[in-house]
Amino acid sequence: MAKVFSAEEVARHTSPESCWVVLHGNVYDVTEFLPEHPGGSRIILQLAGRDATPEYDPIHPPGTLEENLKPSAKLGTVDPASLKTLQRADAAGQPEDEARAAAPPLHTLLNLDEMEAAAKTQVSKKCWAYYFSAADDLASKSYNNTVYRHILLRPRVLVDCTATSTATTLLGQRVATPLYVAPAAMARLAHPDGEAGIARGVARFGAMQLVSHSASMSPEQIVAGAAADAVFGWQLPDSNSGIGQQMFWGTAADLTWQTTLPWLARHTSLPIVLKGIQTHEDAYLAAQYARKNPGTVRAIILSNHGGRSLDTAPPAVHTLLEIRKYCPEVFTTIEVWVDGGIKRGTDVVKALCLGAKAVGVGRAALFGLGAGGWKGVERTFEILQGEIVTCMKMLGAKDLSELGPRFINTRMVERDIFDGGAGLDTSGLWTSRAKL
Ligand SMILES: Cc1cc2nc3c(=O)[nH]c(=O)nc-3n(C[C@H](O)[C@H](O)[C@H](O)COP(=O)(O)O)c2cc1C
Repeated sequence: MAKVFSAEEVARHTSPESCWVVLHGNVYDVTEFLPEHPGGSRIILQLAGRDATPEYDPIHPPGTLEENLKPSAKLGTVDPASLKTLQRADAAGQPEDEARAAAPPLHTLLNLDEMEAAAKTQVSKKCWAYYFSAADDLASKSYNNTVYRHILLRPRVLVDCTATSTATTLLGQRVATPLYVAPAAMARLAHPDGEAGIARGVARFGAMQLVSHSASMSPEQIVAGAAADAVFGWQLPDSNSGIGQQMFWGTAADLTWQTTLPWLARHTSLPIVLKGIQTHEDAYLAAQYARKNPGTVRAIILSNHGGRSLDTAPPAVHTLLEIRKYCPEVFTTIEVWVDGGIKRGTDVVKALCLGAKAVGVGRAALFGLGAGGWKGVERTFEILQGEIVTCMKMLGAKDLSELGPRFINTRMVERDIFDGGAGLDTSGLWTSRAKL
């Protein structure tokens, strides 16, 4: 039988020499794990001798701790009366959660800015800081959105758009909308519904969901309630490290076109989607790889990861325009998806007009979740999907195949990228063409 510990006993182990924590009623000795914790030992030591479940749970999928500890590190259980004592100390540390305002009814939220504002009133400060933040000065994050304001629409009139369809095919799978959920870590920080709640929220719209390698739920939990025709993508970690290491240490520096893609292609027959392409040169390399190795790389995602990676990296719109100008054959070789800064249906339609096959939302799904759990995600997609259809009808486009550059004026943005001064150095493209 498992040994039962008192609160007093657990609370004595709070040093780097002997560090215990309680998770889901079990007592663990995490002393040996302290130097290995990717977020640093301080985070664990702050929770030493206490019930760490409220801090641990929204971040880690089930089984994470067990994967990192020896079986002998599980010492036993804490007696339930003692557990209460340890938990009370935790609750006192989160005053902002107690002062939470009532959530506004979802139907009163009419756009994604209002959804974001509602989420801010519902989630913890830690969650808000993590979701809202971006790299350095947030320049890319901000430009991701404002760049769409500089693309103007060119509506045509007297076109019968009574029936409008947003259905499309992604990686050979039929989906009802080009909108998809971008992979974003730790959804349970926002709401206990987590990534499974996102799946449930987008189900009515038939949207694809890409799941982060740092998801807070297991794949089994996320797809449990999904319809048979729901489409999911699974993001691979870029190293063999644990979830925390990937989050804190970022992308592995040793990935290459020459080694990583062939390695991946040897290990899966599933379509490979490359996320984080930010120049036409790399889009071209990906397309060329796909042409030489059919059935491997099937799509690229033009993304600066919501401005969270390298600040002042370009928005997807710039890369779309570069591809159109310098290597349009990319669009017919592989699917080009985009994400970043999407707040309006018109943003989605503009990206589609520029050649994107699918358009992803990261924060919007998380903020929907924060504002109202799975129903908040559903409301978010209802708003966006409604705006897409309205925009298409007002442009005079009945389905996605009709969308194209004739519906937009990109001159303002093109001036920023292609004209004057140093301009765009295309020598890289020719170097890369020569290399392949
Ligand atoms: C809180 C948060 C966590 C994210 N985690 C990941 C991740 O684990 N993997 C990844 O490839 N991108 C991640 N992203 C980036 C998204 O996949 C996506 O590129 C970005 O959110 C799109 O911009 P948007 O938030 O303006 O829609 C994350 C974004 C946010 C906001």
